[in-house]
Amino acid sequence: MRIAVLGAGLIGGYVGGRLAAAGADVTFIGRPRQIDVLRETGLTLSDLDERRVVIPPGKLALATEAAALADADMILLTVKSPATEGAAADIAAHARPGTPVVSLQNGVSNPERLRALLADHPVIAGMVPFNVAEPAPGHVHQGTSGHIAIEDRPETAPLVPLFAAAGLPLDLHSDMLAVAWAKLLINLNNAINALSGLPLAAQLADRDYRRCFALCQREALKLMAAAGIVPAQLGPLPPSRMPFMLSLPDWLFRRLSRRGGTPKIDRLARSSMADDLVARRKTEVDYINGEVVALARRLGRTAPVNARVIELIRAREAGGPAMTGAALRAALRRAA
Ligand SMILES: NC(=O)C1=CN([C@@H]2O[C@H](COP(=O)(O)OP(=O)(O)OC[C@H]3O[C@@H](n4cnc5c(N)ncnc54)[C@H](OP(=O)(O)O)[C@@H]3O)[C@@H](O)[C@H]2O)C=CC1
Ligand SMILES: CC(C)(CO)C(=O)C(=O)O
Repeated sequence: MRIAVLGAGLIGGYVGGRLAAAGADVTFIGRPRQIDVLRETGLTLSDLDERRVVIPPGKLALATEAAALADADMILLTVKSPATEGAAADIAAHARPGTPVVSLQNGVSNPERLRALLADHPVIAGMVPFNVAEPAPGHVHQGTSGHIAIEDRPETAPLVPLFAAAGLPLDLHSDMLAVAWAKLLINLNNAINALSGLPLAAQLADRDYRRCFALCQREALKLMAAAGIVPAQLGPLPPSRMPFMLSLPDWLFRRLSRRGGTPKIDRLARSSMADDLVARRKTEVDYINGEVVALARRLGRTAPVNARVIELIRAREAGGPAMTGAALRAALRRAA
């Protein structure tokens, strides 16, 4: 099976790289600036267990043109949410009709947006739970753990042995929307992390930032309950208990985290939204916190905390400074 990774960034590089390192036929399609680096340095993959694999440039199939999609039997889509429409246009123009497209993106709307644009392709929802950092150009590092989730459909069956061979734990789910909403609850920290300017481990060690995260989650959980959305349980805690855990004093949070209440986090890891700010790209905030605001609107309600987070991210996108936990918490409490 020929796999095309469309969007050879962090997730595309890591997931595609692990598959390629295990012998899968993977072509990486990306921007010239990404592909040039891979052509020069090859792809280095590492993880929290100190596994390290280097795929030399000569062993990587690389392309900067979407025309390379024509050879694919399966497309793994790993672009950020604002780039979904552009990627869909590339797929519609170049991929063979019927080629399945697996969205490995955050947010709850990408599969639906893709389905509206790609009538000739099965669109399959996926979710990557772990963080990928880039310690150096051409080096992607898995900085947290977890099982990738993919919709359980006949088209996904060929991926199961490939992910197993790559050592990437894969769970097949029948209700990916529940998984996507559960991941969105976790991704509500992406903006808090981006506003903090800190790595995830340092930011989550600070109770003020955790309480900001909890404020965003509580607002989202209330609206989801009102809309009848039941998020899946992805970790050791049911989603409804997460705001309580996050609000605990530092010493108790640390103790419970050590007992497995939260995943291990590499000291380098930061949220993908923080990466976007550093790279001066438009963030995915509209597809994460924006979904909470949109849900509120559909219910005839408001989501002032998540709406305020969006405003603060806009200010950061425009070059504004990072915020301390105390300042951010004060801003969100004023909005609530
Ligand atoms: N990074 C992480 O730790 C995690 C990320 N995710 C999610 O995974 C998805 C991908 O994130 P991530 O890997 O971090 O993103 P990256 O920005 O690292 O990678 C995406 C790459 O795709 C490129 N791209 C966009 N459109 C096209 C196109 N039409 N053709 C070719 N290349 C294209 C982008 O270029 P350009 O910048 O020019 O658009 C960018 O280089 C997001 O939805 C994110 O939220 C999920 C879990 C963890
Ligand atoms: C893994 C996690 C939750 C945090 O890094 C993420 O999804 C992201 O950064 O977008």
